[in-house]
Amino acid sequence: MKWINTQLKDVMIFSPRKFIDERGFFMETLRQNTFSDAFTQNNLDVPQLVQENQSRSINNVLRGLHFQQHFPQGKLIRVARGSIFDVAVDIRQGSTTYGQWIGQEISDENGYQMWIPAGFAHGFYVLSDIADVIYKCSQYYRPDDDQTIAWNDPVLNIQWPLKQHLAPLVSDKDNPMLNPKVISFGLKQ
Ligand SMILES: Cc1cn([C@H]2C[C@H](O)[C@@H](COP(=O)(O)OP(=O)(O)O[C@H]3O[C@@H](C)C(=O)[C@@H](O)[C@H]3O)O2)c(=O)[nH]c1=O
Repeated sequence: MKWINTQLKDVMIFSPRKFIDERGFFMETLRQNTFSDAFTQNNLDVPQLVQENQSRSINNVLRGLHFQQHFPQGKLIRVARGSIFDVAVDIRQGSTTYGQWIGQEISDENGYQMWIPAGFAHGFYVLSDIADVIYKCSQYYRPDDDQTIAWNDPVLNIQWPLKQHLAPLVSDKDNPMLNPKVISFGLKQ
């Protein structure tokens, strides 16, 4: 399992080694020692992962951008089936990369895992017909603390690789036109 830092402070990408043979493939998807090394070498506390989630989405689905305000969750994202454009947005006041975003294609082919640090907003857009996304979190889900920033916020200006002429499929909760609680990042500053 290798890992690299990205241009966004504290966001890392883990890359497991894939062993392919006539049966299929094998890979380790979590090794505590490598995972811990990535954090200690960056002078960060090693997070404890307390919850694992899986979602299945169809093509053109966009989930996000989500964060928990008082109990922020770090998230280790991977894709067991299909392909997504995964986005992390640094919304940590005072961070040197505050207001910046990073997008990374993560798929069952490349096996990448993206570490979304606590304090970031997270979302993804589904590129394949089906995407099974599995992610471990460093805090429990708290529905009362869960918030959404508009996926199409003009200040963030995230370059989602959307299909031409197609609006993405978003939940009513994430839809800025339907849910007045969806936050505008520009106003949040
Ligand atoms: C996230 C979550 C949802 N749920 C429930 C609440 C709701 O009834 C149903 C669907 O929830 P949502 O619509 O919020 O699911 P979803 O839009 O997939 O939410 C997820 O989006 C991605 C981008 C993230 O970063 C995740 O942390 C999470 O916020 O599942 C849980 O029970 N536990 C959880 O941890």
